[in-house]
Amino acid sequence: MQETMRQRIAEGKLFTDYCEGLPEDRRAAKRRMKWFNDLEPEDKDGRATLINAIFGRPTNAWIEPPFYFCYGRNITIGDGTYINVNCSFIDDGRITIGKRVMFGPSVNIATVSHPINPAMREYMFADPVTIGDDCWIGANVTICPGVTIGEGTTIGAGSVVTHDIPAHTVAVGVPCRVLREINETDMTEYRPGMTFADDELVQENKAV
Ligand SMILES: CC(=O)SCCNC(=O)CCNC(=O)[C@H](O)C(C)(C)COP(=O)(O)OP(=O)(O)OC[C@H]1O[C@@H](n2cnc3c(N)ncnc32)[C@H](O)[C@@H]1OP(=O)(O)O
Repeated sequence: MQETMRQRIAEGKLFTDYCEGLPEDRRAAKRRMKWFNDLEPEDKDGRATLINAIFGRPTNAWIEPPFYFCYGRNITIGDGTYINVNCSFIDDGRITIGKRVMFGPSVNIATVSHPINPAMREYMFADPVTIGDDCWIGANVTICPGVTIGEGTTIGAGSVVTHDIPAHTVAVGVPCRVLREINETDMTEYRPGMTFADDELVQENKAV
């Protein structure tokens, strides 16, 4: 075989993951994951150092432990993103997350599939997942391989996202479908009759 396993993963071809340093990479990632998940809540410096080490680049995101991943180095997270507790990112394929994305608790992102054919189940193939800037991913969402979610979109709690979801929409359900586009009322009200403009907290923060 001429290609390396890492090339095959990137090209969406069948792969196995017990060769070419992949097990060693996963073991090192598990070590960083354990350190991160065992950090004392007060240890802000340790948290920042480990987040950069997990993703292999400077990353300005807030991640609540426990947080689970396979490699970490295949995940890119934009500035200001927040990841709530118990999220699990299966990153054999690439996961690209934009800026200011909010994740509710227990979100699963899976980039890996196994063949439906049971005799071939030991093999895997991967498709990247991309989440645009300013998305909100509700609690207990599962995002399947190959999905792109456009910027600004909200995915409702408990959804299973099997297809791409366009930008600036609210999408919900199993399978996840667009419920509606984000509209002018969303820009001015957070619930019927309750506006941002009239809210004391928003006013106070604006004044600062
Ligand atoms: C960092 C953190 O995020 S921590 C907080 C975590 N919080 C969450 O996960 C909450 C996520 N919020 C939701 O899922 C909300 O239901 C939202 C944002 C999708 C609601 O969006 P809205 O556009 O206001 O929808 P609305 O409440 O008007 O409901 C419209 C329809 O969609 C349905 N619906 C709303 N949410 C969902 C959902 N998650 N799954 C399936 N159907 C849903 C409603 O039941 C309703 O259908 P009906 O008219 O037949 O009853």
